[in-house]
Amino acid sequence: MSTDLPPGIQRRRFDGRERLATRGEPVYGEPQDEEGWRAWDAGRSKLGAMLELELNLGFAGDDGVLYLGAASGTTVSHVADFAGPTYAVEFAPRPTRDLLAVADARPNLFPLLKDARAPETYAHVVEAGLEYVVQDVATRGQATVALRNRRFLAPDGRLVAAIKARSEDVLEDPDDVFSDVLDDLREGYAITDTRRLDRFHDDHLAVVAEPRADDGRS
Ligand SMILES: C[S@@+](CC[C@H](N)C(=O)[O-])C[C@H]1O[C@@H](n2cnc3c(N)ncnc32)[C@H](O)[C@@H]1O
Repeated sequence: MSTDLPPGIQRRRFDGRERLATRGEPVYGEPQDEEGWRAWDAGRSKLGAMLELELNLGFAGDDGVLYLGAASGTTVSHVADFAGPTYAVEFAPRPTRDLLAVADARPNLFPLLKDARAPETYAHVVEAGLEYVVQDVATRGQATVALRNRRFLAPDGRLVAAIKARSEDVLEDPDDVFSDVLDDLREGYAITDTRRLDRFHDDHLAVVAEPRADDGRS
């Protein structure tokens, strides 16, 4: 098993089993060890699944992150445990209420009740030049969301997206959906890695990409 995990993420033993963990206040009933590390459930987190599958995401430990589709904070709470300033965008009011409670214990986590398709509505709050945009929005037009939020990335920043096939088209073959989404993403990104997440999340594709240096920002 590789131990090549980013700073702030470790493999720890919980109930006799090695699991990914970050250090922080528990959020969703996950077990915590005596040193304050809490298990990160890859079955409930696409980013957790990417780390379990050993994708090289390159987190440095103090990165600025824009997280799109934060829901009630399951995954973004782990991100805020190991990253620097973490902006969490979610457009549904109910999960955002839970997200606010998650942010109470994390001074570097900034919840934003906003629509990720309209980045101009939060551009005055979110700093530019971030190291990461992490995206997990279950909505049609996932490539468009990623392209519109590219403006927040540093030139050497990265997009880490979990693409859900069924959010684009419930009937189409997921491989065809992914191929179309990747084609759209190439308008503004160079794709550096992809991986199916089916072991943990059916019909999801992980995409790692870098913003292209052209002037195609929207
Ligand atoms: C699969 S859930 C996210 C789960 C979360 N990333 C986690 O792992 O803890 C997808 C979320 O995206 C949100 N969402 C969908 N479209 C959105 C949009 N246009 N702007 C902001 N949030 C959106 C949904 O409300 C939902 O909470």
